[in-house]
This record gives sequence, structure tokens and C-alpha cells, in this order.
Amino acid sequence: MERIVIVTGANSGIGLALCDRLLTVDSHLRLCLACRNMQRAHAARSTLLTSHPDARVDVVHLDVGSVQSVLTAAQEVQSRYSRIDFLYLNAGIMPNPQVDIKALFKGLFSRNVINMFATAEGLLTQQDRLNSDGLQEVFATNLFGHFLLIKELEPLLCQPSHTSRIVWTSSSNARRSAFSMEDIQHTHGTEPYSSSKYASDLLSLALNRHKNSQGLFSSVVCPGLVMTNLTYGILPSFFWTLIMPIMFLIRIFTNTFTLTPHNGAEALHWLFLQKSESLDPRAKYHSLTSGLGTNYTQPRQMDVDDGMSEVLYEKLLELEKGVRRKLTERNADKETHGQ
Ligand SMILES: NC(=O)C1=CN([C@@H]2O[C@H](COP(=O)(O)OP(=O)(O)OC[C@H]3O[C@@H](n4cnc5c(N)ncnc54)[C@H](OP(=O)(O)O)[C@@H]3O)[C@@H](O)[C@H]2O)C=CC1
Ligand SMILES: CC(C)=CCC[C@@H](C)[C@H]1CC[C@H]2C3=C(CC[C@]12C)[C@@]1(C)CCC(=O)C[C@@H]1CC3
Repeated sequence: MERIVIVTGANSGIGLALCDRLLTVDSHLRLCLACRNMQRAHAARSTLLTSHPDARVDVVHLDVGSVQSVLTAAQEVQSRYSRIDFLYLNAGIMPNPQVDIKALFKGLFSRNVINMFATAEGLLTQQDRLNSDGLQEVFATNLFGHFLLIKELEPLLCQPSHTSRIVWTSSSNARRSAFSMEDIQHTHGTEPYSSSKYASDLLSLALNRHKNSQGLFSSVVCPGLVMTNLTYGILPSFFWTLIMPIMFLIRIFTNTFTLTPHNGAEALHWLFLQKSESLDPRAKYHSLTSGLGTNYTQPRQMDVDDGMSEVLYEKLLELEKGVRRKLTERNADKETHGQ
């Protein structure tokens, strides 16, 4: 039976590398690239078809940071497919990142240096903003849009006698201390990225608790540090190229410097080959690359608990209701004003 796989943010970086790797292991796959930029999506499709001429690759428009777009995309997906085998929730943003150079130099001479390079703890801040749905953009893109997508696609994801899988591209930068249950959108802090990724770790745990009995299994991945558009937003690409020898050196001490999208997609690809029974809901599956360049996947326990994940789940359901109500009102308003 052909497997149906949807990948969000599939037009570049880790998402695109994952698609290539999936088509290499299963040429009978039906792959759907869910992207916000259709031009880039079609370019990615062409690239994939060049290496896999017989592959079946579809494209669907999805701006995961827009409630209306998520609802429209989910309808489109439901009209095309009768089930989903894998849903990779990979789209993500880190807007206006700032590296704390002072903290970087201080960290270099501390005992925490390896952990600093692996997790970027204390090094990175971002500037977030409200989107047109009135949500914080990072939260909306990295977490809430994906949550809404899952809810909308439940008829395809939760089917009797069929197992479906969700895989979140989280990060080693996900940190409990950056997340507040009183401010799940991270309106007040300067680490919305870290907060949103920690929230995805919590949500994955909650989804497993609520949905495993309906045949839906969720896992979390950290791709390591990968050179993509996201990291080129942190430091310019020429700078990364300049320090590449240092990066290969650091890789000897922390195998989290996977560096290429192909390597970064290792754990996402590995999970595709695993049976749902073998998955650990509390593990984050890390893509790792050794000093000699060997790729492997390693599960590491996440800093999450059931109580917190349940509270977040309830808050997301509550927010979902509010957002749907607002959208209905907005659409009704448009109709009465003839727009
Ligand atoms: N690179 C790294 O070191 C690490 C990355 N990650 C995570 O990996 C994931 C992939 O990022 P990466 O490959 O690095 O970076 P890229 O910027 O190359 O890829 C991000 C993808 O997400 C898409 N995207 C962004 N916003 C939206 C949106 N609103 N709707 C739909 N798609 C959107 C982008 O599309 P578009 O082209 O339109 O912008 C792009 O396809 C992210 O979740 C990121 O947080 C985690 C740990 C480390
Ligand atoms: C000498 C050298 C390697 C300098 C680079 C310093 C920092 C810019 C990087 C050190 C650790 C990196 C890191 C990320 C971004 C760049 C660093 C802060 C991420 C936050 C990128 C996105 C993620 O999801 C996790 C990464 C962790 C490590």
C-alpha cells in the first residue's frame, strides 16, 4: 500500500532534504509538500522529480502562520487523500535573531562550553510580533498553526485499524525556563523560539496521551545545528563558510553539529522506518553526526511532565475555540460589507 506523507515547510532546508531521503527509501510514496510559497514549492517539486523521476509529489498551499490558510489547506488535503500515514510538522521560523557576543565569549572559557554550542543556551534572543490573527507570530507558526492542522486533519489521522504518525521538528534550544504557562505565546519574553519549541515537546506528549488509543502517535526530533535559511538569518552565509573549519572541530566534541540538511534530516528519516510500538513519547530523537561524519539517531529524555503538557493542551483547545469564533465573526463581517 502506498504511504501518504505530508511535510510542512518542505521547500527548503531540512524539510526538502527529508523529502529526498524519504523518496530514496520508498519510491512508492505519495508525498505532499505543504508550503506557503508556491513558487518555491514547485521548484522543490521539480528538484525532487529530477532525482526521483517516477515519484508522486503533490503540492498544497499552506501558510501555517495563518488560521484561514490552515483551514483551507486542511480541506484541500481531505479532498485529496483518504488517510495520512506521516505528517511531518517541520515549518518553523526564528525572526530577527540576535547573538549575545559577550555571552558567547564568556561561554567559550566556561565549563558549559559544549552545552552552549549544543543548545545555544543564553546566546540567542529574537524579536517577535503580532500576526493578522492577533497571535504572536513565532507561536502561531511553530506551534499553534500545526496544532490546528492536526485538529482539522483528525478524520485522516485517527482512523480505526490504521496507525498514523506525527513528527515535530523541535530543537535542542527548547527550554523549560523560556516557557511560561501564564504566557504560552511568549508575549513578554525575548526567547519566543525556545518557548515555542518547548511547547511542541509538551504538546507531543499530550497528543500521545490523548490520541494513541485512536491510532495516532507523535514524536519529537532535534535536527542539530544545520546550515539552512534559518541559520543564515542568524549569521550571514559567508561567515558560516569562514568558520566552517572551526565547526568541524567543534563537531568532534558535540555530535549535534550535523551541519548539512541531509544529516539534520537523519532522525526524521529514521523515525519513518520505526514501528509505532517502539516509540518513546518522552524522548526527543536527535540527529547526530560524529567527528568522522557518521550519521545516527539517539533518543534523549525530554524535560517534560504530564501535568504541564495537559495544562498546555487545555489552553490550546481553549485558544482554538476563540480563534475559530473570531474567524467566523470576521468572515460574517466581510459578507455583510460585501467584501
Ligand atoms: N537549522 C537548524 O539548525 C535547526 C532547525 N530546526 C527546525 O527545523 C525546521 C526547518 O527549518 P530549516 O530547514 O532549518 O530552515 P528553513 O528556513 O530552510 O526551512 C523552514 C521552512 O519552513 C517554512 N515556513 C516558515 N514559515 C512558514 C509558514 N508560515 N507556513 C508554511 N511554511 C513556513 C519555510 O518556507 P519559506 O521558504 O516560505 O520561508 C521553509 O520551507 C524548523 O522548524 C526549525 O525550527 C531545529 C533545530 C535546528
Ligand atoms: C564558533 C561558532 C560555532 C560560532 C557560532 C555561535 C552561535 C551563532 C551558534 C552556537 C550554537 C548555535 C545553535 C543555533 C544557532 C547558532 C548558534 C547559537 C541554534 C539555536 C539554531 C536553531 C536551533 O533550533 C538550535 C540551534 C542550537 C545551536
